[in-house]
Amino acid sequence: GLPEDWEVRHSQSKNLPYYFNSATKTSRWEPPSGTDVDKLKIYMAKYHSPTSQQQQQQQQQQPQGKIRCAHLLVKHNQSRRPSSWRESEITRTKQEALTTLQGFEQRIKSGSISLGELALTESDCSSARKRGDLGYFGRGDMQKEFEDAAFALKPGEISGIVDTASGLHLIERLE
Ligand SMILES: N=C(N)NCCC[C@H](NC(=O)[C@@H]1CCC/C1=C\[C@H](COP(=O)(O)O)NC(=O)[C@@H](N)Cc1ccccc1)C(N)=O
Repeated sequence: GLPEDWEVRHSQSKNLPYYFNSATKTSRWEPPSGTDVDKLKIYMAKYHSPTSQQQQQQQQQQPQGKIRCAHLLVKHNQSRRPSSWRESEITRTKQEALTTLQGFEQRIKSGSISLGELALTESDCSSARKRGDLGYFGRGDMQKEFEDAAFALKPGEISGIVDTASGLHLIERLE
């Protein structure tokens, strides 16, 4: 229901629809005069209601609501299972694990090595052989601290040090 050359667009930052005139390349928040408001309302409800917008965003994490991450886990003597493929009995203290992982974090964030590369030899998780790749997971699969940190990341981002019952992690969101 818009006049010639006008179209509705979506502002990601404000999560609001706005109106764009492709001929004059101008945009505005309010519908242009001559808009058939009733028809526009139906159109908006169908294509621009926030829920459908959120659903679209949700859809982007394929499959439904899942993300894919890699992680580098350094266990310590207070870990729930102080053993791994690397070391049958893990005796380092939590402080030592923290210092070690901070060193890894520096090297990864300075770009001198990737998290996956380091995970191959240094991660105390069985995912090490897959460069830390955990595959897709949804909410409810991982320990809460891990889940919260992972779902707060955008694809490509790397977390800070995350503390779970398993040990200390760095997480990279892949998808
Ligand atoms: N994809 C899933 N749903 N797999 C189940 C995850 C269970 C979940 N695990 C965790 O939350 C932490 C964070 C990531 C890894 C992990 C822990 C441990 C290491 O710590 P530990 O248990 O000795 O304390 N590694 C794992 O579980 C591995 N199977 C992860 C994995 C390995 C290879 C391929 C895919 C996934 C939990 N609720 O405990």
